[in-house]
Amino acid sequence: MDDPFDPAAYRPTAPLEPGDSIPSGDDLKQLLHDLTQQTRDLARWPYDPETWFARAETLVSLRFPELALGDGWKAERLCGNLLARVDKGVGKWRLGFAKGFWMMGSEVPGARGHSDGEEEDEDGEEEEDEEKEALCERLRDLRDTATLLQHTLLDVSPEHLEGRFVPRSYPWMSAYHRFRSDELLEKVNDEFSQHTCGRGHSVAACRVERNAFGGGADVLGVFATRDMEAGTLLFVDYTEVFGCIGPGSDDSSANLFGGKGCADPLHPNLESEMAWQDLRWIRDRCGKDAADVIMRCRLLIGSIRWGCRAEAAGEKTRRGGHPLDHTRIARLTPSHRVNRKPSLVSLEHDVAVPNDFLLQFGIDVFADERYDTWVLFEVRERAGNNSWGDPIHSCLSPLFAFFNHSCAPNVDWAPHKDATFMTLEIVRNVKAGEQMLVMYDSFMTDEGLAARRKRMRRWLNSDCMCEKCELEEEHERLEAELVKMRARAEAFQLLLDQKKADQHRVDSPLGSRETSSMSAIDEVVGNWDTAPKPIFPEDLE
Ligand SMILES: C[S@@+](CC[C@H](N)C(=O)[O-])C[C@H]1O[C@@H](n2cnc3c(N)ncnc32)[C@H](O)[C@@H]1O
Repeated sequence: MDDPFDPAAYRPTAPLEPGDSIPSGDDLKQLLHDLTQQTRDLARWPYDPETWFARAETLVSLRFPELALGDGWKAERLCGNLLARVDKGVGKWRLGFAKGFWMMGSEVPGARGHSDGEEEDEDGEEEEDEEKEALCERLRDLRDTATLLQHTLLDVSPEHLEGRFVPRSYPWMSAYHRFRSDELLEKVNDEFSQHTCGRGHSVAACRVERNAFGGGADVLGVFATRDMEAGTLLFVDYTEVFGCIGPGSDDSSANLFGGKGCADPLHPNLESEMAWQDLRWIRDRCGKDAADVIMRCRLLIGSIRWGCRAEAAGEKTRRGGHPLDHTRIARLTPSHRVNRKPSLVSLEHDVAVPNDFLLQFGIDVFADERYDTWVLFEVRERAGNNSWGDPIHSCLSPLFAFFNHSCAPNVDWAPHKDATFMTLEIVRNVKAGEQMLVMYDSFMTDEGLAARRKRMRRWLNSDCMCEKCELEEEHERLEAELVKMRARAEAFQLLLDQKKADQHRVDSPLGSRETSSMSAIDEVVGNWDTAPKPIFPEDLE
């Protein structure tokens, strides 16, 4: 957001209501300029609630409601933090110095206009109290305005703090974060080798390749590297990231099934997690929606640890350790389909909880732009498009995420009962080079094409492009053509009969007129060359 981008790439995420307008021309240029400038200011003064609020307003005008929520939340939180510090009796100067404070610039040590060594006059204390009160008043006003701004964006369900947005690829996201590199694919294929070599084989049974379904370089899929027979166990994929709605931190029942949501005793925490990494508070706050939120947070734990290691190794670049570069996140593709229906955005689940989680794990959400709100939403889309689960669990498996869907799959996947791993097995003989496909949703095996495609739209960017759907689509197109041709043939027959009858009348001594049916027949016959030819059922077999 701190680098200007081409206005042509601008796509707002607010759903368009009748009468809404989208900024364009000079207005758009000015808003984009403000966005860039405010983002740069935030990099310098990350604890200035006024700048967070100003950027939230710019994002509202640019129609990015989910991002405005994030900045509004930060402005509100900073005001709250600052007020708490004043209440605790922290002097205004220390407050200003510690927080890069913004309101009394000339008085803040190190700020523009401040002259060191200035003596306070005798009435200094009284003046200080007045200024402190004025400062608190201003903070309270800003906090209330920031709260109000967030609430105006939560129009779908104000009582649940939910609004709407249409997830899209953000225009400021670098090309590097948009496409999966060859280097990443190589790493993934190494993982496939480790998992799928099997007995008697030195090479992987399958690998990730580009151009799946002929869909372009960044449409990936898994392809067989050798012929395999039905019944072969392809590999076991371990759930590396999961969330579940098990009991909360105090066995609270704020989840499904009376607080016994998850049967697995491991799930309250990962075995590898330490006490301070306890995420059960998320279950308390998110209830039945906790599985997704915890899963996303756990995905971020990986990138935080990796970022810390990179920093420890001396890689202190400004954007080093970016979560979108982490291999578990970089490999996932989001779902940004055209004409996508709006999704719900929840202030609590998508903004407040993820930011509180990041703070718990030592990320300064105000100063660390790698974890800006747009990154959290990008991670949400990637995780959502690649996760699997049930009403209790939400899971991400690192290799399963590359398998595309087919309504007639050649691979079956079976999750283990506690969702910690899944097995993938070949269900019909496959040839080397064939794409390996699983069925994402098994509840619709007996449905027709239209019903299947409608249901699959929640997972796919386009209509399902599996072979079964493509064949059925072609079959339906030909059948429709056949119906049209039959109707035309019937009309032709009718006119022919009529022409014969008319001819009979012309030939008879009583009739001598040219009838209108004759010219109609000529028209049909005249168009015959260009009209589609009838196809008969046997042609379709
Ligand atoms: C779990 S990912 C599968 C791997 C993905 N193709 C990739 O490039 O990373 C799911 C995404 O793959 C694409 N996809 C999977 N199966 C598909 C199908 N049958 N038809 C069209 N797109 C499909 C959709 O874009 C979907 O959102």
